[in-house]
Amino acid sequence: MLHPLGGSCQAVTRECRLREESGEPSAEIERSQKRREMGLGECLKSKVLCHVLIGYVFLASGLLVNLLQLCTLPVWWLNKSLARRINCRLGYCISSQSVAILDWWSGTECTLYTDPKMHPLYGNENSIVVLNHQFEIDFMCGWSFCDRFGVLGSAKVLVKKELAYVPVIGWMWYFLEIVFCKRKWEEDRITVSQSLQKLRDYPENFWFLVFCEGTRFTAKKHQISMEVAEKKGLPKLKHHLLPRTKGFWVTIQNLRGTAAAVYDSTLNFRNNESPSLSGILSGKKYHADLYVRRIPLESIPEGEAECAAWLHKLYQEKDGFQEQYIQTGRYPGPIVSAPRRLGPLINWLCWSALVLFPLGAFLVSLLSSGSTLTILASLAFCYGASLLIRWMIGQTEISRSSGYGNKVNSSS
Ligand SMILES: CC/C=C\C/C=C\C/C=C\C/C=C\C/C=C\C/C=C\CCC(=O)SCCNC(=O)CCNC(=O)[C@H](O)C(C)(C)COP(=O)(O)OP(=O)(O)OC[C@H]1O[C@@H](n2cnc3c(N)ncnc32)[C@H](O)[C@@H]1OP(=O)(O)O
Ligand SMILES: CCCCCCCCCCCCCCCC(=O)OC[C@@H](O)COP(=O)(O)O
Repeated sequence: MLHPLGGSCQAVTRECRLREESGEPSAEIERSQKRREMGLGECLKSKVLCHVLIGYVFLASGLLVNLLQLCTLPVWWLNKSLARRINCRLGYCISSQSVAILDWWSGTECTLYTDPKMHPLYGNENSIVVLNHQFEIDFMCGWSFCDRFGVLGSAKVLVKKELAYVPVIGWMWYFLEIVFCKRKWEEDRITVSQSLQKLRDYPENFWFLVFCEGTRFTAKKHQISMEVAEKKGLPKLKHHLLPRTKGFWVTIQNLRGTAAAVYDSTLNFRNNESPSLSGILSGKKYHADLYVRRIPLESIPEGEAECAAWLHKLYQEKDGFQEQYIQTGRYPGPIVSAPRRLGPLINWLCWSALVLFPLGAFLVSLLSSGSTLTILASLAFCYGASLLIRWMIGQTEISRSSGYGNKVNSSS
């Protein structure tokens, strides 16, 4: 008889006997103990069916929201400000689902280190956020903090053009006036400036995120960017890629007078965790720590070269904060309370009810119809949808990261 894990039953029994003789608990006993210890919730979270249903809710509700966003087009011509406000609410319906999965499904803890005197300003002014780009779920943590400060619907980012084609999120971004870049400065210098100018009369407070490293951290990209640093006579960074300065400079230039400050944000995870979206979906709990410093925009130099030098210095400081975190498990400064909010959970439950009931009804009618062709067509459709979700999750994986930053490129 074969053991479900591949070995023979005899071999397992022999292992059990040997372990019992040596006083060690058998692997079988350990496994069943673990199963008993695992609560119903955890057991449910590990089930593929749950992941499929979460994916389905995200895709079905997201496409519905994309459609509603499309319907707001006539409102743009009649009342632009109203259309923008409506789109902030619609965008919230999508992005808050990933916050619900992070904060409530996986129970990931996001802790904020910052100056308590600055805390009341967060969410009550426009700002430019500078964040390290090292983790697969850094954008989800960013969104979670946006939600905690009431700016999730209006959150903005300087994002690579490739993500514009991702269904649901990429399509939502068009209506939220997200700034896309091709990471080709000759083309970006005009388009990025134009998109930023449009945000000057945005009717809601927003945070504009710039990942100045331009791509996610890998050992190879780090080594190459440090060669560039050496050629430029800049100090080496241990935990960051050399920041690209042009996007930051153009953002500061165009949002001066609109944004009040730069929020220099440094993110890390406790116990060397390397979090992933798949882990989150399986209910794995991570522990994120974010250190935020508020820097008034007036204190940032205006000239391109001076602004670039300022950003390089900022990254040297950020590198120091990461080193301190790795050595001590803490960032400088006190922890400030910014609890997760119920909004994302309620939104997620409402959308789940809205799209799961029709799915149930459809499945019942499908099975009772008994038509093999309809059943096969539905199975093929579900397979296609699951491939699409898998591909979207793949966009977040560093192992599938772009080749950008793998070689030295020069735009000047
Ligand atoms: C209280 C709580 C506070 C905060 C909470 C935190 C966050 C919440 C905020 C908001 C959340 C909102 C949304 C989040 C949701 C989703 C986001 C998800 C992901 C999207 C992210 C991305 O897509 S990142 C990629 C796109 N973004 C960027 O690239 C931005 C940075 N890049 C730039 O600025 C670039 O300059 C550019 C894109 C504008 C142009 O790029 P290009 O390559 O054409 O030109 P460069 O100028 O960069 O290149 C030439 C110069 O660079 C030097 N060089 C060459 N090779 C390298 C190398 N390997 N490494 C480093 N540098 C290199 C070269 O020498 C040239 O130097 P110069 O001195 O001549 O400039
Ligand atoms: C809610 C759960 C349902 C599951 C589906 C969610 C799928 C979300 C996928 C949307 C992808 C959006 C964000 C990807 C963010 C990201 O990190 O992009 C990388 C870029 O910065 C840099 O790219 P690179 O140069 O490749 O490192």
